Amino acid sequence: MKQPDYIVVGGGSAGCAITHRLVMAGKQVLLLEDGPEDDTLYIHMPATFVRVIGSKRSVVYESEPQPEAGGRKTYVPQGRTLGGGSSLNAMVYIRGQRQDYEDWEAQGCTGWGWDNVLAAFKRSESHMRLSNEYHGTEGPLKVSDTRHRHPLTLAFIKGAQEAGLNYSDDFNGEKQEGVGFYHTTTFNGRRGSTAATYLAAVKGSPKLTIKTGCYVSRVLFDANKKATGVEIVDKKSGELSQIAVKEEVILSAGALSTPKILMLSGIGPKQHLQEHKIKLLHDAPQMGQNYQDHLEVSVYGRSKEPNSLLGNDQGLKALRNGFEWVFFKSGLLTSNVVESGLFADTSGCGRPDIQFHVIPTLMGDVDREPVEGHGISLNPCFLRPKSRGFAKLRSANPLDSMIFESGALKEQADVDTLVRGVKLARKILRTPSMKAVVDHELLPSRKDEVSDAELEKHVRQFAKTVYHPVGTCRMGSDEQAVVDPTLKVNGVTGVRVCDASVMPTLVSGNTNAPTIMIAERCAEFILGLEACANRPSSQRGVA
Ligand SMILES: Cc1cc2nc3c(=O)[nH]c(=O)nc-3n(C[C@H](O)[C@H](O)[C@H](O)COP(=O)(O)OP(=O)(O)OC[C@H]3O[C@@H](n4cnc5c(N)ncnc54)[C@H](O)[C@@H]3O)c2cc1C
Repeated sequence: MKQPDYIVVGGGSAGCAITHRLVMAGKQVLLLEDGPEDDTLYIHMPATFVRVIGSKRSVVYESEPQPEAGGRKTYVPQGRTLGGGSSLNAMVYIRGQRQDYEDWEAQGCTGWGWDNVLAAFKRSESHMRLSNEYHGTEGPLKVSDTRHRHPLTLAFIKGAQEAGLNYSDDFNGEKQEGVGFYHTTTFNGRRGSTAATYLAAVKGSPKLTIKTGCYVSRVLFDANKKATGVEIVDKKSGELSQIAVKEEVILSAGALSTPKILMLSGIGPKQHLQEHKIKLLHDAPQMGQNYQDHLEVSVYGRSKEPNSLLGNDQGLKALRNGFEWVFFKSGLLTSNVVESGLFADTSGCGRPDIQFHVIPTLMGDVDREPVEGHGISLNPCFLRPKSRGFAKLRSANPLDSMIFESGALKEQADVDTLVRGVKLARKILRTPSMKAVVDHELLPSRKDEVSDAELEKHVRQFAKTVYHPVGTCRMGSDEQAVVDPTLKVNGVTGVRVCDASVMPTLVSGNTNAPTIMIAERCAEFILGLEACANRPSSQRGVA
């Protein structure tokens, strides 16, 4: 293997995207991924991603008990395979609100305002149907309508309109507010992860080497604090090895792993690193801090007919679904499960503060079996949490898990937002279109009148992650920021962070498309804008 110009650590949503741009520009790239290949059908058939969660292609981060979440531990599953989160997420394609990025810019992320990020979103996108000022058609990331529409989903879409929401054909257009079907990162009835799109387009190039099953423990530096390569640890034997780099190391290991690698490399809070006898390279007090996540809580309705997703993976139904997918790329297995949702302004602040993920089945969690029988889950989620958590080292051993405080529901404002979301969900459950298919509400209560205190209890007992951890390597222009607005790690040279951890605040929506946008911006900073133009993969490596 030739010495790479760039080493990309983590082949997830951002890692595959930045790798694509670098290889297309003629750079020699080594992509190192901890997990295995994405070679299971459960990834590529959109509806079966739940089977990947908890398998060897995922990692479940476990927090300390969180007092404000009823003393529960919170569990945050993440991808651990080529494509990372984009290989096991629900494929919902959302960018957030214009104001999110204007806020980033105002917080010191110079050059990250709406106009800059919109150009990068459009460059990344290949929308199957829309071509306008908001949508691109030539990017590597394929965005499509859902091929399957479940009857319970359709009832929800109508019920939400009866509850006063407008129907929206595009949550990523002029206005986010409304109810509608999500656009999805799928193509031809298959999942369009960044591995199946960005990475697939450059696989086989002599400019690219991909190593899976490869766990990076540290970035290595010379006496001038310039990155010289990375250290790998063999998980079975503990044996260490090193790989040298010419230009830069790009960390794309995700918000719960990138800060760990940096702290083990000597970049982190001084006292914390001293505690673990790690040689200090740069005092970065905010490393691992500022953790944020979207939380949602379910409102469950019992369906009148046994028509939810339950049982579709068994017996004859499973055979029929599999047959339809294999031969026609149609039917239930093409569904992203979370086919529909809504964005609503429940506080009157002028911007949606609640999103719904609607699932036509009764949903459980990593540590909780679903409620028995058939039904629908309406899941309101807050968009701009005030609560913050952190992750820090448990020890200097790279194979030890981090100490993780998710900060779930620490701020009352977050609980209040979820309570308003639950009220909206209960209102929708009682509309004529929903009543036609739903017999009664199961949880939080069958009663029509319920006190706020009871709803708050439900929120604290059941709120769970929407799998959007961000913020642990905050970008900004101030001295405390972990990375600068070109994603370079402060205090050293030759290392950038290119993943969800750089977001200073969560965007108002799902995080996959925004993370891929961050990778597009990273490519711009390294290569210049012109070299990032979309070209057919036959032109890969032609700078
Ligand atoms: C179950 C689930 C459902 C979701 N649903 C949606 C959705 O519908 N829509 C949406 O927009 N977003 C969704 N998300 C969130 C979205 O997928 C993530 O925000 C996004 O994937 C984050 O990308 P990333 O590049 O920051 O990290 P990741 O994609 O997590 O990539 C990090 C990669 O680095 C690897 N890695 C970690 N540590 C090391 C190491 N030390 N050495 C080598 N490799 C390492 C990991 O194995 C992983 O492959 C979901 C996420 C999950 C988990």
